[in-house]
Amino acid sequence: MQKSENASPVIGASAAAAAGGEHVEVPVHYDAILLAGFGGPEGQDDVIPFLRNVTRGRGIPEERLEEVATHYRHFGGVSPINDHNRQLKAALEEELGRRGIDLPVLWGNRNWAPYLGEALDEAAERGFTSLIAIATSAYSSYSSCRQYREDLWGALDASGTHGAITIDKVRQFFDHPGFVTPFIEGVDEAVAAFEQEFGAEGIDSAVEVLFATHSIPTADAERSGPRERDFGHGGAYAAQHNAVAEVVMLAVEQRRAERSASRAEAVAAPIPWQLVYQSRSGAPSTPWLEPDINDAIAELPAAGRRGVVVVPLGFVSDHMEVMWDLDNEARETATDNGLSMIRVATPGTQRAFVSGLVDLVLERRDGTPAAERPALTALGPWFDVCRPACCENARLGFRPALAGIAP
Ligand SMILES: CC1=C(CCC(=O)O)c2cc3nc(cc4[nH]c(cc5[nH]c(cc1n2)c(C)c5CCC(=O)O)c(CCC(=O)O)c4C)C(CCC(=O)O)=C3C
Ligand SMILES: [Fe+2]
Repeated sequence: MQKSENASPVIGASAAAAAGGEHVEVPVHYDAILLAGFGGPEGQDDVIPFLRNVTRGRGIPEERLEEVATHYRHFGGVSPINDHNRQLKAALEEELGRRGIDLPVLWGNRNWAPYLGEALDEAAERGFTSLIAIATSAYSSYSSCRQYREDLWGALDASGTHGAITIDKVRQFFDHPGFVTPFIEGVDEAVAAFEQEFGAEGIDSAVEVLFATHSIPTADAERSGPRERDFGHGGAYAAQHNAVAEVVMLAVEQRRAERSASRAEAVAAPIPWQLVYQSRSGAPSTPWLEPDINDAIAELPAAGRRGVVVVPLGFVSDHMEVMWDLDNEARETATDNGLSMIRVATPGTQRAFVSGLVDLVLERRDGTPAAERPALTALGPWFDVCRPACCENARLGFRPALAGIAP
């Protein structure tokens, strides 16, 4: 077993194997999978302590916390996210069983019970020393990647299992077919439904597709991904979302073309789409990625749109950001602007997604060569081992993190 304090600057179970490499192309033994979730409150009394956990040291204004608390209160103080992870854990176990793979699944969260530390206690009790983590987050940025890696490191520290337990993490899976396929199917169904509502002809001017993701501070976005590479405005975070949205629309256009061919119609112009942001928090004076989804929706009628497809491209399940900010707020904005809105499903526990997550674990277990790993955009397959300073928080700076090369 590799220890974290060994000579290699790479931190994780596959330390020596990965030194210097972006992909670990040798087999690694794992005792269990660690599903690392965000966590959410499960009752009114949990709401404020949960929000304090999420925002500790982040400079989020008190008014914003009170506002977000009302979203949770509206649903009895319960976020659905823990249930989603319970269901995902069960679905992973089922898929592993179906494939005859003997890998138990442990589950822990960053921000609420069961915490990551509890999962590590369970690992220690069961004698597991080598874990492969799956974070329920697909893209690169401080909030969507590095913070999970830092909190995993912190959980090892706090539970006193540093050195006794090592943790690798599967790559960011934004362009893995298991994650992208549910969005392709969802957008295709939504476009087909609008073809019914508005007629297939002219739908390219009547309908727009908005790919929605969590806004993050612009300074964090610029630092997302490896420091040596320039991904343009919004960093790797925006580049990855744009690349995935392009792949989704290409597939959708292909299916549209097949439908019009079967009706012996000419293929119309492509349906317009854009990447938009939601759930901005932080101080108003701090720049965050834009445009906001509600502003984007309000512009649509002037462009002749009558329908909008909202795709929660940045999210793995229908948690509070989807339920409130999309199904409540964005829908209201659409209605106020006379638009018909269809919100596409998240990957959740859809078969393609669950099966894709198992594939991501197996490519690490087996040390599959990078060239053979599935990736639908030119940006991937993403790193197994993050570069030094990858996705560092613009304000907090360096904090130790797992599954990366130490600076
Ligand atoms: C990129 C990103 C994802 C996607 C990647 C991933 O999925 O991990 C994500 C997911 C989530 N965010 C969530 C909840 C919250 N996020 C907050 C605050 C923030 N999110 C940020 C970014 C992201 N967040 C940022 C930059 C902040 C500012 C504070 C900071 O710098 O950290 C706050 C504080 C109040 C507020 O300011 O809104 C809450 C309550 C939940 C749980 C929902 C539920 O309970 O169902 C989930 C899945
Ligand atoms: Fe968040």
